[in-house]
Amino acid sequence: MHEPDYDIAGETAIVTGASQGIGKSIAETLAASGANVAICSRSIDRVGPVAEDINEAEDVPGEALAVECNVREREQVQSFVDETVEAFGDIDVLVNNAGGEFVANFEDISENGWKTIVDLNLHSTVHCTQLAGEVMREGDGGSIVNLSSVNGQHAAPGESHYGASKAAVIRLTETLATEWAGDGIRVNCIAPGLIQTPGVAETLGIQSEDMPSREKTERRIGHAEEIADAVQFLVSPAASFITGETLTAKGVPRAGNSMSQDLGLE
Ligand SMILES: CCC/C=C/C(=O)SCCNC(=O)CCNC(=O)[C@H](O)C(C)(C)COP(=O)([O-])OP(=O)([O-])OC[C@H]1O[C@@H](n2cnc3c(N)ncnc32)[C@H](O)[C@@H]1OP(=O)([O-])[O-]
Ligand SMILES: NC(=O)C1=CN([C@@H]2O[C@H](COP(=O)(O)OP(=O)(O)OC[C@H]3O[C@@H](n4cnc5c(N)ncnc54)[C@H](OP(=O)(O)O)[C@@H]3O)[C@@H](O)[C@H]2O)C=CC1
Repeated sequence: MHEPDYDIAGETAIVTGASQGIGKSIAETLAASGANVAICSRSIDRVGPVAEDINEAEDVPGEALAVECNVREREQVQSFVDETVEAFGDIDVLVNNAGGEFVANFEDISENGWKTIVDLNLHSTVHCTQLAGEVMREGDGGSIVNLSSVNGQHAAPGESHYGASKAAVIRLTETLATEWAGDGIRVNCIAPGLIQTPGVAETLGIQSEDMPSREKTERRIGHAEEIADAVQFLVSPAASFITGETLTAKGVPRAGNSMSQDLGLE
């Protein structure tokens, strides 16, 4: 009888932006599945404890390496990739999770503000994918997952910079899936709806006290673990015939997809 294969034990996964929120949950999930995880954030004081917790957990088979790396800086990404290969020997999985935004109308976004968000969401993904991808292409291939957003799929006020950068991530995903298929690399994307994280608490002032449980189907806000579980599936052999796709994870469907609707802003 066929059994689905979700096994990623012994693989090496890079997860960017893993000091909190969705990235932290992805790192913990992949390590619990047996992958060795190389994780980064802009501060070793913030990402270091995440690796320590993974390494100290007796029921987590994967090892963790924490590196201070600002993914907007290509040289720092190169060092992160080099340290990962030195520690774990190869790279099989790359999760481009680091990203963020501020909410502002288009006319209020300065040139530097626009560049900041495009750098953070798009150019960081380019740096990590080119530099880690080189290792994957020279090795046995692998799997890449990019974090886009429903705001990259549908328009929402105050999200021109973020939406443009996250839409570009989707098209980059689709293009690379065609270019790197011959190298044995699958490239997919996840477009989350509103997910409760420290970043969302900071940006939108939404706190986690009243989070509905995962069992509650009819809801408009998700848990970071629900995105991590989707990543685990996409990087596993069970998803071997899935590439160039964007998996939307946004709770119950309804007309329109934008987070600003969920927040009652339109
Ligand atoms: C619907 C929500 C969905 C949520 C999705 C998520 O991803 S949430 C989860 C993700 N988590 C998060 O998003 C975390 C929360 N966000 C942050 O930490 C930061 O805003 C950042 C990471 C986006 C940029 O940080 P940084 O230190 O690199 O940048 P900096 O401070 O040096 O500013 C650079 C330029 O941007 C300008 N500018 C900045 N804010 C505003 C504004 N409100 N208005 C206008 N402009 C603004 C600023 O003036 C400056 O331009 P200037 O003056 O030189 O011409
Ligand atoms: N939460 C949501 O509702 C949604 C989130 N997303 C996307 O999911 C991803 C994660 O979001 P979320 O968990 O909410 O974000 P958070 O703001 O909670 O966490 C962001 C993480 O990225 C790290 N980070 C930020 N900038 C950099 C950088 N330049 N270099 C390295 N690391 C960096 C932060 O660490 P540190 O501060 O220590 O550097 C932190 O660990 C983002 O790409 C976001 O756009 C998409 C749709 C919805």
